[in-house]
Amino acid sequence: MVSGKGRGERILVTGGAGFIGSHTVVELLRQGYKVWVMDNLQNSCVEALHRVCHLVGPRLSPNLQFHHGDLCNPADLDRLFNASSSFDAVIHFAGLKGVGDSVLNPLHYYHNNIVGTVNLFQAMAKFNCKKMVFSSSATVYGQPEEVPCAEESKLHAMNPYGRSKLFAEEMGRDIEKAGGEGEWRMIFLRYFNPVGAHESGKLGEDPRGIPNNLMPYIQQVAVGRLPHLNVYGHDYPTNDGTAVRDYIHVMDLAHGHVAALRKLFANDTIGCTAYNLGTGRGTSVLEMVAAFEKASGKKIPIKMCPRRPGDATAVYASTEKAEKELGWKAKYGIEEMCRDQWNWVSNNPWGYQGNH
Ligand SMILES: NC(=O)c1ccc[n+]([C@@H]2O[C@H](COP(=O)([O-])OP(=O)(O)OC[C@H]3O[C@@H](n4cnc5c(N)ncnc54)[C@H](O)[C@@H]3O)[C@@H](O)[C@H]2O)c1
Ligand SMILES: O=c1ccn([C@@H]2O[C@H](COP(=O)(O)OP(=O)(O)O[C@H]3O[C@H](CO)[C@@H](O)[C@H](O)[C@H]3O)[C@@H](O)[C@H]2O)c(=O)[nH]1
Repeated sequence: MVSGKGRGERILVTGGAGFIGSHTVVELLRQGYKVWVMDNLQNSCVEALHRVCHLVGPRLSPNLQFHHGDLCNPADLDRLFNASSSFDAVIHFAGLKGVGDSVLNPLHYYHNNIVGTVNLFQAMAKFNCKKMVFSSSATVYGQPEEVPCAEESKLHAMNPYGRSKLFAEEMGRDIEKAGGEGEWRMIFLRYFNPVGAHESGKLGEDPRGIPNNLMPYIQQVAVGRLPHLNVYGHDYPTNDGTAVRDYIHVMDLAHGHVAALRKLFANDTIGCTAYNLGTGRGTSVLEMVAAFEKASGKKIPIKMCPRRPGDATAVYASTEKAEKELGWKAKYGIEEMCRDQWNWVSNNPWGYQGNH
C-alpha cells in the first residue's frame, strides 16, 4: 500500500485538458501536487481547466499552469521544460483515441501518438525527468483469449490506435532497459472503459462530432441530440446477447493515477510495470442502457444492429495486481457512473461550449 499526500512534486500532465486528464488534475491538485498541463486542445477546450480551478478553489488553483503546445513539436516541449526547470514526473495522456478513425487515418494516428511520445521521451531524457505514468489501454489485449484479462496475458493490437499504445509501451520498455538500474521508472495504466463524470456535474466527457463510444452516445440520446442508440450485436454468447465490458468511473481512474504516481516516487525498482485499471465486473450494453434509464428517468430508444467489426464478446479486468501493488481499487459501480454522467449531461447538454 502506497499512501501519503504529494509533497509539492512538479508534475507535467500532457493532454490534461481532456476527459480523463481534467478529472485527474483535480485530484492531483487536491493531493498537493503542482501541475503543468500541456495540451494542443485538438480534442478539448480550456474551459475544462477553468472549471478545474473553480472546483479546487483559490488556494489550490495557482498550482495549475496551462501551456498551449503540441507534443509533435519538440520546440514546444523544450520551451516548457526550460521555463519550468524540468519536472519530477510526467503523466502522459495526450493522444488520439478513435479506433475507427485510426483505421481510416493510420498515419495521422502514428504521427500524433508515436512521434508525440518519442518527442516527450527525448525531452524527458534531456531534462533528466525519468518518471512517467502512461495512458495505455485494455485494447493492448486485443480479442482476449481469456477473461479476466491479466497484465501478463499475450498482447495483441488489432488496429492502428491499439498498435500506437502497444508501440508506446514497447518503446518505454526498451528505454528503461537501456538505462542504468533504477534510472527510468514507468507505469503503464491499462484503462478498461472509462465513463461517468465529476460528481459536481462541472466536468465530463464532451466528444466532438457523433460519439463512437457507448456512454457518450447514450448521454446524447438522453438529451435529445440523437434519436436512438444503435446496439451493435445481439447474438453474442452472453446473458442478453449484447457485448460485455468493464466500465470504470473516471474518478476511480483519477485516484488510480495518484496511486501510480506515489508508487513511482516511492519505489526505485519499479522499472516498467503495467497495471489494469478496471472494476473486474462485466456489464452488457443492455444492462448499461437500463442503468442509465434508471439514473436519468429518461427512456433511451434502441435499435438492434449487426455486430460492430472487431468488437470482442466480453472484456473485463483482473484487478489483483493494482490492488496489491498500488493499493488501489475501484469504488464506484454502474449506478454511480450513470448518476454522475446524467448529472453532467443534464447540466451541460451541449458540453463545455454551450449550444455549438
Ligand atoms: N477514453 C477512453 O475510452 C480511453 C480508454 C483507454 C485509453 N485511453 C487513453 O487515455 C488518454 C486520455 O483519453 P481521454 O479519453 O481523456 O481523451 P481526450 O481526447 O479527451 O484527451 C486527450 C487530450 O490530449 C490532447 N492531445 C492529443 N494530441 C496531442 C498532442 N499531440 N499534443 C498535445 N496535446 C494533445 C487532446 O487535445 C486532449 O485534450 C488517451 O491517450 C487515450 O488513448 C482512453
Ligand atoms: O453506439 C454504440 C457504441 C458502442 N456500442 C457497444 O458498446 C460496447 C462498448 O463500446 P465502446 O464504448 O465503443 O468501447 P470499446 O469498443 O470497448 O472500446 C473502448 O475501450 C477500449 C478499452 O479501454 C479502448 O481501448 C477504446 O479506445 C475505447 O473506445 C461495445 O460492445 C459496442 O459494440 C453500441 O452498441 N452502440
